[in-house]
Amino acid sequence: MGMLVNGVWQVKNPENIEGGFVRPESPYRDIISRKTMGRKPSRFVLYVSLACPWASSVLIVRKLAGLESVVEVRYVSPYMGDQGWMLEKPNKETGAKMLHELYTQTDPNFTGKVTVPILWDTQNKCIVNNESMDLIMMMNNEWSHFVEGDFNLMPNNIRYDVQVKCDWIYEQIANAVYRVGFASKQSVYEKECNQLFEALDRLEIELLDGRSYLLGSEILLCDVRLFVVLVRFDIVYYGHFKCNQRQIRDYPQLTAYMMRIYDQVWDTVDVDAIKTHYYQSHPWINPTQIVPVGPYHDFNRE
Ligand SMILES: N[C@@H](CCC(=O)N[C@@H](CS)C(=O)NCC(=O)O)C(=O)O
Repeated sequence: MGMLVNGVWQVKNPENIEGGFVRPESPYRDIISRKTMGRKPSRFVLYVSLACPWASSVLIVRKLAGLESVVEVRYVSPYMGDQGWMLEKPNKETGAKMLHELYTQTDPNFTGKVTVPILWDTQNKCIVNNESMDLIMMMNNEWSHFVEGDFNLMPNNIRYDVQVKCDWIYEQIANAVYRVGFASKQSVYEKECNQLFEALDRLEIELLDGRSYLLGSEILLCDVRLFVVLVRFDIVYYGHFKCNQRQIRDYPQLTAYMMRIYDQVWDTVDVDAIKTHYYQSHPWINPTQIVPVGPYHDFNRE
């Protein structure tokens, strides 16, 4: 793990602020409009990690939106070592082998974390955006002219409710598992862990009324943002991040809900990549870097 400081890569463990984990803001936030996109398959490509929940939510929206033939996807390898993410294949436009080279190609003096997902401009050879929420909203709002039908994970009439739910999921669940896993003080760990399970308990109760998705009968953005956490929970967050008061399989409603979404997006879920990344890429949490054989999971439908 590390980061760029004035364009130079430095090996570092995650920042700790009184034992707690803080995720930095994403610096690249340009939006590629419908007009810039044009009608041809995109000059813009996505770089993702199949292990990363934020990147996976982008992949899922690309699939649900029917944009698979429009927006190319390139991958980083699951293992994130001292040099950060490694590109699965050298970048076609620059020959870069590491993701941080794409960041310094964009800004030779870049300071900050080198994260996936990113949207890469193959023509201008630079990063356009590295914030998953922006990438999702571009696919949902700006690039819808590529597909027929009225796909929308954030319809105007319930936009506010979806945003509130997404924010709650980010704070209480998606980022919370990292705050638990990266806690470096017992008291911080316990507090974060208790809060995380209170949030999961609350979701289980909400789903008891028989609704298919969080806000009713339609799959929405908040469902995608929750799914990517649930599908990782029992296989990595429970063991590696010590989020271990209960597993998702102990929650009947959440399990059924997760599998309902899994059936639609199963080919975006790579259990081996998820396990390899988490167990091998945080040696200060798992010094032997051994990837556990288990647990048994029900994701073998492919
Ligand atoms: N705000 C970003 C967060 C992305 C993020 O944190 N990605 C993680 C992987 S799950 C990453 O690339 N981390 C690299 C690092 O911390 O060095 C988004 O949602 O796009």
